[in-house]
Amino acid sequence: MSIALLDPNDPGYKAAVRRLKKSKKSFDHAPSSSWTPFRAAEKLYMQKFPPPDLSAVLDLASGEEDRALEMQHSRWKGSPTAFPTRRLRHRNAHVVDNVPGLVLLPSFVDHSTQRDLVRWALSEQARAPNETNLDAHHVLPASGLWQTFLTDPSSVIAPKHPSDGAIHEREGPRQLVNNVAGGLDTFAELNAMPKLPPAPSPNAKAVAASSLLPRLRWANIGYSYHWGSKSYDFSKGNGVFPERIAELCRQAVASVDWQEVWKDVDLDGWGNEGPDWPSWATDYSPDAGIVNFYQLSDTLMGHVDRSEVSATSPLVSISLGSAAVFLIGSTTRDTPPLPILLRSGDVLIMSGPHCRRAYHGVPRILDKTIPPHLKQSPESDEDWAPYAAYLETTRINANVRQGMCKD
Ligand SMILES: O=C(O)CCC(=O)C(=O)O
Ligand SMILES: [Fe+2]
Repeated sequence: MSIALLDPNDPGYKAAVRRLKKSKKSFDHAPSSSWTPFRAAEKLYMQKFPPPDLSAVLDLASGEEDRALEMQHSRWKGSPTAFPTRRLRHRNAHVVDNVPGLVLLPSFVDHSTQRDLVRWALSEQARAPNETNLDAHHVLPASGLWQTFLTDPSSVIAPKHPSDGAIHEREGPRQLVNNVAGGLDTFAELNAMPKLPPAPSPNAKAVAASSLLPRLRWANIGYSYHWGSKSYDFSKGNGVFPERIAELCRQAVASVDWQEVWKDVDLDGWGNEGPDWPSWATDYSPDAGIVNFYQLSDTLMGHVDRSEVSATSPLVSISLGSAAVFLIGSTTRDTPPLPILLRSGDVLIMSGPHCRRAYHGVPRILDKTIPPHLKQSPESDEDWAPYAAYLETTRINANVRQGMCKD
């Protein structure tokens, strides 16, 4: 979006309003009474024009002196005081009393680690043996799509043949929320569910690596997640969970004073043995996750992540590249969600029985929010240019969970 389209006094903005009014399409911006509060918030932040007002969006970075340069490069800003947060005593960690178990660690990942993680996500995770969304319809090269793109962006990637001899799932829309939540009591049932590979599309075409790259949406890490049944396929083993990301997530969890997070919170749902947070600092052990890749027009609709057997242990979410508006509500869509601006390097932890079962989603990726340390500059490594170009239109999110029980 150009600067003009963010400034109501700019002639470009006024011209866009006139075009909108003249347009034959019926634009209905009035909220529908059938929308849940969660849906209404999604619609608000998805709206391209007029651009949404982000003053109600929590943006902790906009209150931090050492992120001033980053903020100068960001076209979008929220407010550091959009809604009340409580800062923990010992570090730059913030909790929100309305969503117990949610912890924000702004700029937890330093600049050079952010660059390393971007390289790691593209070169090492979005490729075999990890599954990606593209594997359903295309035969990805063994060296991975990113490496192929770097070597020759016009290199042709073949479609998968629908009659490849394998038995597939029926084609059809995917549902975001499964009927059977993960847990010790449902483990056997979920394990027994057939987990067929998705059906290759008969319309998939041979396509250049450069055209396929923007269609990369996710890569699975650790335990294999079966999207069709919304459950883990434990029969495939736990893959090799990347130690480097596991270590970063362990550090994030261990850095939080959980006593301070939970001291005044009275919640049911911890399980028979009561709250397990006193041991997270030492025994949190991630083994499953998804690396999400979002282009500017992509969204992730409101959902609950409830496939993991452990319903309370921390989910660690690391944001890289373009910023996003993240919404988090409660265990129903009827609670108006809180909007949070997540920038590159921010870590968000969802933990405990309430927050781990709270609806959340990403209605908006924000353009022109790449911080200077991720841009190509005379100081950056000479091979950084393709990463910098990719990030201009992309947000990467590593969403790391403990899929199995600790025992
Ligand atoms: O991209 C994000 O911040 C959230 C991703 C998410 O909720 C998920 O992968 O389940
Ligand atoms: Fe999620």
